[in-house]
Amino acid sequence: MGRRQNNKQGVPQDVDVEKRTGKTVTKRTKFGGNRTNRRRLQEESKNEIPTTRALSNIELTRKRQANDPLRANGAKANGNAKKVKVGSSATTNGRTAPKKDAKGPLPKRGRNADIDEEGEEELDSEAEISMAEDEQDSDADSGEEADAALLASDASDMVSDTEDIPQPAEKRMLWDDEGSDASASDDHDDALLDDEFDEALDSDLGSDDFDSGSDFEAKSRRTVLRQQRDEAMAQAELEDAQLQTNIAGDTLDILPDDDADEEDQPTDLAMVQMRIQEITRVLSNFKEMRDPSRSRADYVTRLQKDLALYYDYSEFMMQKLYDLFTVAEALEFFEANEVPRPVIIRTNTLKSRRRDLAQALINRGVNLDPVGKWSKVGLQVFESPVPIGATPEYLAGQYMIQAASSFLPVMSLAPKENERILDMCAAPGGKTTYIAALMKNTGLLVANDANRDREKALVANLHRMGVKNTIVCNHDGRAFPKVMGGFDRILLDAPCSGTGVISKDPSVKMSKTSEDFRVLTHLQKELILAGIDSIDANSKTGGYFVYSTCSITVDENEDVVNYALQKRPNVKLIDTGISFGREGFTSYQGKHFHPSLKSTRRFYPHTHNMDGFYVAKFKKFSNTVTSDSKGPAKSQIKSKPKPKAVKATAAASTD
Ligand SMILES: C[S@@+](CC[C@H](N)C(=O)[O-])C[C@H]1O[C@@H](n2cnc3c(N)ncnc32)[C@H](O)[C@@H]1O
Repeated sequence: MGRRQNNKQGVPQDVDVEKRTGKTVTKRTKFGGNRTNRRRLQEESKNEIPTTRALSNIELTRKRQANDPLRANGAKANGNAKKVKVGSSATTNGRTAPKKDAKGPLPKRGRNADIDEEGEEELDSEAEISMAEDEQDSDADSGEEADAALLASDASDMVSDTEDIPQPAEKRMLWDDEGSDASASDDHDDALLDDEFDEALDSDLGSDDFDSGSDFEAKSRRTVLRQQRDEAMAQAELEDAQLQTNIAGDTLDILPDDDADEEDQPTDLAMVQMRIQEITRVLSNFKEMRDPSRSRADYVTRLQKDLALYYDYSEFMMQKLYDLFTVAEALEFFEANEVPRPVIIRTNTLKSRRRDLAQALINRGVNLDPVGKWSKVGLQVFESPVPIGATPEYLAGQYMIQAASSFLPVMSLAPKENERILDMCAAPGGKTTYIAALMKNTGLLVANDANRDREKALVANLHRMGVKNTIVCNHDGRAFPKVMGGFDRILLDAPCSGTGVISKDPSVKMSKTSEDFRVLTHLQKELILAGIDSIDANSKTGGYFVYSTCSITVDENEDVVNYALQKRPNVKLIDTGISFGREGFTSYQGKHFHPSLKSTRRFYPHTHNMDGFYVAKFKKFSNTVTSDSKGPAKSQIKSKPKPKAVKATAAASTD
């Protein structure tokens, strides 16, 4: 883990929002995406100083205090580490970030609610966010010193547990005023300090001597003493700055007391956000920054709870996903799930060429680009004056609106003309139609799905895209190879929890339980064995099986694939043929998988800017299972039986 995928392959990237705006714009805002708690926080506090800034305020204040000779000396003298109580009610400072009833669950939002009811609102709020960000930018542009003065003054409010942080209008006024006041005040302080020092010296040396200016020795001593004072102060400042930089010296009280009731915990999301940042910082340098009385587990547990609250995940789902990543990467992942993925269309090469399609759409005012070097048929749509799902080209079947990740298992399957191919879980047909296109409408493609309703969309897509080599059937995939077998290639795009597509379906965050995962993984294991058993190892052109999910959990991916390797020693994993993506896990949480799991591929929203996805490719080298741990050697396939209960065209689903 931990290896970052470089992005040279041209995997979908964020859109330049400066240049491209409009209806289907997919833009990345720092706080864009679905209306989670995080989003509400951003919207509701958009006129306030961002909490990230508030966090920097604390640090700026520390620095300022370290550079303030009086404070620095004082801090050194009594040796008190400054205690920053993050998340305490005292630090909320009257901010109006949204409050949540500690007992009450956060409102759940289903996929449809998000998409249908809030679609329009999304654009508005993104515009607002954009404005808020502009505001921040212009703040930043106004000069570092003034900014620092403002931040320092804010921060001293926070750290010294003041009651109120001014609202933005006041704050800007304060900024303007304080920009000059701050330096004037500093000069004034320095003058006072010099006066006090001179008075002290006068009493030592005798003011008459100095006033008369006749005693050069006294004058010289005064200069030397003044230099010594300045050096001592500089040294004190330096030491104090070092002390302040080493946060281990501070006790950041970011964890609640062990026995504190959950109800006592802060429910202010701005504070939760701040605590997330603080804990992340501590975990990034645990040895130095930890509170010695707290374990790493204490911090991680608190962080997971806060992330769950902030991003609207159940604690179960939060832990399941958090565990896949380093701390920093987990934050990137959860943030990426709040942002829509780019809109991608796949050229249907049965009806068009990418260049021609692109030109036709450009003529309609569509702003698009090739998706990247890794695909010859994908186009990324940045904006469109017409709904991209209703253009004449779309209705004529020249393209499919399809997530970039959905290309991958089909590319890995690498269908050939005149083969027999099975798509075990095909509806609504995004991958089936791609397979048919790569087969150039030759051979036989069997598109199966257990859900008859979903097959209506599959059939409609086959018609629209001009697919003619496909028969549709409606079996439980586990019935294969009894239904039919002997395929050259099979794709099992398995039913899954959807943890890779949270940006599309945020209900996953809250709805999935451990029982769901138990049932799903059981089904996936049965399907994968059925799929492998339906392949003809003696295929002249194929003998390949691809397993994919739009989930990133290990139990739905590596664990299932490893199970298949154990149960079916007549297959082995081979390279997926996809030039990017992260290697599959070979061990995870104490479980050890076959080393070849390394050749499987993981894709993440935060790394590849596509839905989270998993792809594994098998080669079957024998039709006989020789060492199934469960039983004696037996043949697993029926050789090329006649298709049963299927229609010879894509016109309708069967069974
Ligand atoms: C991830 S979706 C497939 C998406 C499809 N490959 C595509 O690209 O459009 C999983 C599909 O599996 C189907 N399914 C669930 N259980 C099944 C089973 N036991 N046998 C066959 N299909 C099943 C679901 O109806 C669903 O359509």
